[in-house]
Amino acid sequence: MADLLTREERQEHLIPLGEAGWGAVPDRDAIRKVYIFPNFIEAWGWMSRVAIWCEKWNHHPEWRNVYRTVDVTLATHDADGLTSLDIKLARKMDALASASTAARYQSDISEPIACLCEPDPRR
Ligand SMILES: C[C@H](O)[C@H](O)[C@H]1CNC2=NC(N)=NC(=O)C2=N1
Repeated sequence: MADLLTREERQEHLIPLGEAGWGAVPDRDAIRKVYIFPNFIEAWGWMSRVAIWCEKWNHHPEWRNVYRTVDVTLATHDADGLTSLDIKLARKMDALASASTAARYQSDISEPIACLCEPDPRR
């Protein structure tokens, strides 16, 4: 099972994802991004391409599709938090979105990702 990201790994990997539109999920050790595609078929096509990688890596998102938006949350359920698998999948999602469509993202949906980079007092 993958280990939770260390503080150093969070500083190194989460900050760049924050600059790409990922944010923190309130009260969870998880990241979130809301993609906006030109239309439903582009959104669905992107989800299909992502799904192939999810199966290959045995790591799956929590996502909701409404028309041309896909609201994505990533965390590793077995570890109850963020691991390297979530970083890898987030990067793949962004690569597939930028490569295939004029995807945009909503920027006002989450807390700043930096709040996931400090040790969690609850742990
Ligand atoms: C048995 C367990 O469900 C599998 O190993 C995989 C499936 N996909 C998964 N996806 C995510 N996000 N977290 C997991 O812990 C996870 N586990």
